[in-house]
Amino acid sequence: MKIPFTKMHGLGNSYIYVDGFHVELPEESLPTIAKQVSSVHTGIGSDGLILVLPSNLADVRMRIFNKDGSEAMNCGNGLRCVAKFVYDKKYVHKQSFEIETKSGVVTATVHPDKDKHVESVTVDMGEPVLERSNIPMETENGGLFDEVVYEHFRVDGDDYYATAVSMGNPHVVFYQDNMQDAPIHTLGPKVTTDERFPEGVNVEFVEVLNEAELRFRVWERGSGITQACGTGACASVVASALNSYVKRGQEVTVHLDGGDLWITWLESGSVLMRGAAVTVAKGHTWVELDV
Ligand SMILES: N[C@H](CCC[C@H](N)C(=O)O)C(=O)O
Repeated sequence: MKIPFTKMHGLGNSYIYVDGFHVELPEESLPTIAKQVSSVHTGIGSDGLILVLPSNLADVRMRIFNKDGSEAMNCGNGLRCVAKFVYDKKYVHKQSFEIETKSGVVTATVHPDKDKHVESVTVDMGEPVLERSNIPMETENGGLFDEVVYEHFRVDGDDYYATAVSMGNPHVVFYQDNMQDAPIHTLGPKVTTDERFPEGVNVEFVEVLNEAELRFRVWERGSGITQACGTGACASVVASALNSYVKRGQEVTVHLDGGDLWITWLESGSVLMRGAAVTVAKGHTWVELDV
């Protein structure tokens, strides 16, 4: 199947975007298409596939598939790129508009320059979900509706301390004194499929630089180490407020491998995320469909 695509990234977290307003992909083949287009060897190369679709609930709908073909509930870097995609294509004619995701409707605001070129987008990501049972995360010692804040978490006989937050998709945050020592290559793959997270989990490593700056790395569910994770950065700011490392209502700069995001957990409850969205390439790709 020949598919027109646009490759875009948010801080190096790249996806292959397909315009669902004009292209219909067979539902049963979406996981295999995601795997094929994501391969750097036999495909275009990305962290996954994102469909930009019409919506009955919002101005546009986003569906996101990880590199392994699994569909996710939300994607922060993807939301910023979807906002740029539809604004640049004039599918929307306002600077603020709504995007439907599998975990709800969010509001995006593009920031065009004088040439109408969008380089950065702010997304109101809505409220984080903190109850253990809605992360979801199994309990060993806490109640189903407790928050998971700096909770003892043993892995292969080693002691860690987990803070869990959902931004529509599940995240667990481990704090590091020094990011150089973060066990991302060992703990990341173990925890992302740990049975205590029935739906899997995105695994974040955070070093608190000061009350307005975090250093962040991520092992993403379904994609492994990526350059950036927008929902993960939001979850890390929420987790850091829950641990009193940062203050609610104050903007936090999150330094990710691929660049910076500016995130505020508002007193009103919403999490605002601002950052870049970049178009890399446009073209056609050919994929083998499941027969
Ligand atoms: N791997 C994530 C989806 C992509 C999230 C990330 N790329 C972002 O920018 O939020 C999950 O399975 O929940």
